[in-house]
Amino acid sequence: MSQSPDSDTGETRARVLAEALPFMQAYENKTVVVKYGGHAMGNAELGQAFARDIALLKQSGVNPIVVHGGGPQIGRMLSQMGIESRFEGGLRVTDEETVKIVEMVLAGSINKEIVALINAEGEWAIGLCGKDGNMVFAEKARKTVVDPDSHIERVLDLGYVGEPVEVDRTLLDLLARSEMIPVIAPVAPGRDGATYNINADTFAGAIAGALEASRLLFLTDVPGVLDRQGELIKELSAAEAKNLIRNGTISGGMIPKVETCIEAIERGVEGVVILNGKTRHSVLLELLTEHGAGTLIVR
Ligand SMILES: Nc1ncnc2c1ncn2[C@@H]1O[C@H](COP(=O)(O)OP(=O)(O)O)[C@@H](O)[C@H]1O
Ligand SMILES: CC(=O)N[C@@H](CCC(=O)OP(=O)(O)O)C(=O)O
Repeated sequence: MSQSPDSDTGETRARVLAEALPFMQAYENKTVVVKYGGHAMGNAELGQAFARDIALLKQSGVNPIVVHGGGPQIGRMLSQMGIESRFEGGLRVTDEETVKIVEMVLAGSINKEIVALINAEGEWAIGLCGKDGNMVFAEKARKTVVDPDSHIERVLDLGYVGEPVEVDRTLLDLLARSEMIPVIAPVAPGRDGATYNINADTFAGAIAGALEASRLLFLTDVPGVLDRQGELIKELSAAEAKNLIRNGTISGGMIPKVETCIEAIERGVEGVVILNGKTRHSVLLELLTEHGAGTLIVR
């Protein structure tokens, strides 16, 4: 006798839950930092699926922290204002006028959109940036790049691009105890009184390191780190990754992502993964199933 669609759905759900349960128990009370990249923010349905994953993690006893980007959205706003975007080593060259727009787009509109999506799933999200509760202080970034052809190293002046140098976890610990889900925009003050634009990957790494997170997930718009043939690299060591940056296989926005992964591994974060945020429920699939997705960065 054939099963009704309802009982089939019921059985499938039960099987999925049974498979997920041991993983959920393993992550109970653990901190998982999810970096939600601007390129992973697709349509409304994908945004809702992402928010549902975060809400489900919280309901399962995990402590999820969202750090978001918004590079493409900043680019669109700048271009509407007639300002051209320029990147060096994957980082936006940021003058005084640009940093104001970056703060407006990240800590203003994108941050509140994500908060609203998570709240719509019945949770209590709270939108923050590095300025709130003196959470993060930054210093002007001192970056160098090596030209892949000439191998000559050059120092970059990126303006108001910052690197997190102090992270105070007081506010985040308080929020974890109060059942709130922090959603954090990568903007932070300097002790010099300036506001700094921080690459969201770098920012997420600093938060994960300070909180001694169990997992750090990067949601982007590609399946993970790809080799020269465009094939997914499932596992990448720090040494291999550095080599791929040096020979130009890893470029643009993937550079700060991979550099952050290497630092996070070195600081003791256990599982650091780059995966496709455009796959629905990628966060749950990564955390709660046997078959992880994307590129796992290892020592
Ligand atoms: N080796 C590589 N593998 C995968 N993506 C790469 C690689 N090198 C460069 N990229 C680029 O990095 C992009 C992801 O970084 P980024 O644009 O900053 O995304 P996000 O907004 O998610 O942080 C990819 O869309 C791709 O164009
Ligand atoms: C210094 C720097 O480059 N800051 C980034 C901050 C946003 C970001 O990192 O967004 P994604 O994660 O979507 O790339 C920028 O201005 O685009």
